Amino acid sequence: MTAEIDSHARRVGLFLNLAGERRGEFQASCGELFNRLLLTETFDGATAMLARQPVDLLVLDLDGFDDSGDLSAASALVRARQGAPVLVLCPYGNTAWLPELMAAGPLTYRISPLLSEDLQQSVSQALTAPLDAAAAQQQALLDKEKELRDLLAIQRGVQRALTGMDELGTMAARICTALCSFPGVRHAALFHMQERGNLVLAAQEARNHLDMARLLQRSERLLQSPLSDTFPPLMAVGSGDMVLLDAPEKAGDPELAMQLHDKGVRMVLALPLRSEAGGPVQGAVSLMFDRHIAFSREQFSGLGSLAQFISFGLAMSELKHQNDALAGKLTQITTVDALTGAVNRRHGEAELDNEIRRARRYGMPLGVIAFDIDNFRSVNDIYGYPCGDQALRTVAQTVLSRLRTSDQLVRMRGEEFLIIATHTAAIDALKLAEKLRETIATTELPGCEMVTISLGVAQAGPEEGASTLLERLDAALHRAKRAGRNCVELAMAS
Ligand SMILES: Nc1nc2c(ncn2[C@@H]2O[C@H](COP(=O)(O)OP(=O)(O)OP(=O)(O)O)[C@@H](O)[C@H]2O)c(=O)[nH]1
Repeated sequence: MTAEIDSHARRVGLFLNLAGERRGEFQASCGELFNRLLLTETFDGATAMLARQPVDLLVLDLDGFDDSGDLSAASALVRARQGAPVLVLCPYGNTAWLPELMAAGPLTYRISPLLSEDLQQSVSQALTAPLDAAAAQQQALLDKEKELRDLLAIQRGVQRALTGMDELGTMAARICTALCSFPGVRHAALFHMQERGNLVLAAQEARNHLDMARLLQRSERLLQSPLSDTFPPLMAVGSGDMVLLDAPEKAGDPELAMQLHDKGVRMVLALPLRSEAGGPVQGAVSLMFDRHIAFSREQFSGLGSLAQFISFGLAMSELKHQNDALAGKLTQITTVDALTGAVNRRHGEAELDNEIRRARRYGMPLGVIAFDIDNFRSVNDIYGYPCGDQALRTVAQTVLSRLRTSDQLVRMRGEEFLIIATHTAAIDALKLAEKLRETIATTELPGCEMVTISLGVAQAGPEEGASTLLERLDAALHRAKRAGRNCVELAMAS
């Protein structure tokens, strides 16, 4: 027996677990740390033993417990200790129970499975009474203060990352950078649930050269990955609970453990993201640490609120994305002519006013072309209205395809259109009009004979407003009609 073990003589311990085998194992590895070790398989048994005699350390081994009834019974035991030492051995996969148990009273925890010597060391530490209680208390306060400062700093970082309501990818990247400022974090990643249950890696920030996409061998459809039952963030999304892995090998995948060890990862914490309690899981945040940290209740709760905060930011960003898409659709509906895809008259007239003002301000020429399909009435009469519609659509699309992106095609009424050609003088507008006339005259129309167009061309005068410009254009167009159609006429000077 070592000196350390001697110093724990006369200590009474109580170990609780359902399985006889585990009780035997505990006795074999830690029995000698106690003067007397009580073993029980039930919560009632533990309660009765605690009531009968003083117990220096209660070891709650939660392996094999799996329902919420067990969790509330375990919480009641922790509460009954009233601050006396409790060591919780929590199986990997149920680490979400820790914050809840911590709410019942102070405790230390280890995640199982544990090596025998690690278990001995944890029990020994839990049994060691501080020699100088005042100094220990002072140290605990300092530790707590540091914990809270770290949490506050990371919360501020995340808050900054969330302001601005960026597109999701940018926001996720900024969140990961902020999370990496938490002490010990060497890698942060954000997973996001897209439509139809497609979990993707939205962003990551590495301070240890770890590439999450490479580790998982994919960056989307992650829930279908073979690691979905072993890797903390994927488990967190699957279960909706926090998952803490305090040693890579405990995940039970030697290849994964080796890769994490290679990058200096000692601990992984994954927090599910959901914007409302009980709501659907939107993704997860994963934090990889280069050290082992025994989280306090405040840290668990701080990290939990941080996750909620992030979820909220993501939900807002998604909402903004949807709103932008809707607003875009609305603009499309209110400004575009549904039949031809040209700008509608109301929006076209406003655009003409804007372009006239802009041309005047910058001293740039503005060319305008009005055109009208010749004898369109006969197309409708001979081939029917639906065919006429199709012809209108084809003419508009053909013209649009010949214009610059800065030009605009406006459907003014029926088969009359206007082209607003910025930075274009009369001479170039004439050339454009001629090119369009020729193109339409040689364009096949589905289901009916070919059509021609007549065009009027003008350049806005230096002081001219939209109404006189349109009148001049109209006159030019009428001259083109009178001249026999399928031709271009330049408007009289303003
Ligand atoms: N199919 C179809 N026809 C339209 C639409 N809007 C206007 N029209 C038709 O376009 C024709 C315009 O006729 P008019 O104004 O007489 O002109 P036109 O027959 O083209 O003769 P000119 O302009 O003098 O060459 C009418 O028959 C309208 O019914 C539309 O949205 N779809």
